[in-house]
Amino acid sequence: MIRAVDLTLTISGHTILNKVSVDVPKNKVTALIGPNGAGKSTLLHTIARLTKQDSGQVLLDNRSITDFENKELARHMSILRQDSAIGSRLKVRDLVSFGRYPHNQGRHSASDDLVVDKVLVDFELDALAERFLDTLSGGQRQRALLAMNFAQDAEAILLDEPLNNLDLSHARQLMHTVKHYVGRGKTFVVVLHDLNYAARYADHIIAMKQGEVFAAGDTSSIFNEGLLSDLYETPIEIVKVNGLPMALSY
Ligand SMILES: Nc1ncnc2c1ncn2[C@@H]1O[C@H](COP(=O)(O)OP(=O)(O)OP(=O)(O)O)[C@@H](O)[C@H]1O
Repeated sequence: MIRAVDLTLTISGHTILNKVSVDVPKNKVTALIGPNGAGKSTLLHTIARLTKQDSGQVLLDNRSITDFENKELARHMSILRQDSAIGSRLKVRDLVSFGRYPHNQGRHSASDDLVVDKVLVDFELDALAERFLDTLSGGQRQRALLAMNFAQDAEAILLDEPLNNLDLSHARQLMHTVKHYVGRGKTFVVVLHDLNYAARYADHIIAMKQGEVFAAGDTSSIFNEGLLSDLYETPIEIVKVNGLPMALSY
């Protein structure tokens, strides 16, 4: 569904992305993994057209993303950034309603309300809908940002470290929600630092290191002790628990 071809980006003489070519399969969860500074966020931003590459291109359903008009692209692709700045004197429902903007250009209808109400329930925010964002905990605010993103109802949803600030229960719930939306036809690219969430929920993994694709493939092919130890330059042991690989590092 998403194809990046030979993306290269250099900033102040440093190569941030070096001929990165990746395929994101439709209707699957792709995890983007790799050490700090590997280029994961930059790749996600480039795919979403928030950062412009020096060379190479990004195709969405075989069409260059440069050919999409802004609102059209927002209906096809949404992104949760790590650095989302949000106005604190905004209520949760208002923030989530902003997600509908590409569909309604600010003219909110009853069908938008239905989407917003559903997403508020999905993210356990219904009881907090009238609360101002600056009264929320970090995890509640993260869930509000996720809810806005899901309310956008794009086909491809890019999430940069969505588990930030979420407790174990909400992290698990988010990944279940992601799987539920895959069942409704969505495609996800999710930056994950916790390899065990990738093992459990990703169908496909792209591993990045030093601005390059280190490895990419089915989750089972990437869950290899040698490969992951080399990727993170630290010993990683893989054990099977209930048939699923778990990565241990200590
Ligand atoms: N605007 C910028 N100017 C200079 N360097 C940048 C800029 N943006 C990113 N970089 C550098 O590019 C590299 C990749 O950054 P990026 O945020 O994409 O990595 P990441 O894999 O998402 O890391 P993390 O896991 O720490 O979030 C880093 O070395 C970073 O310092």
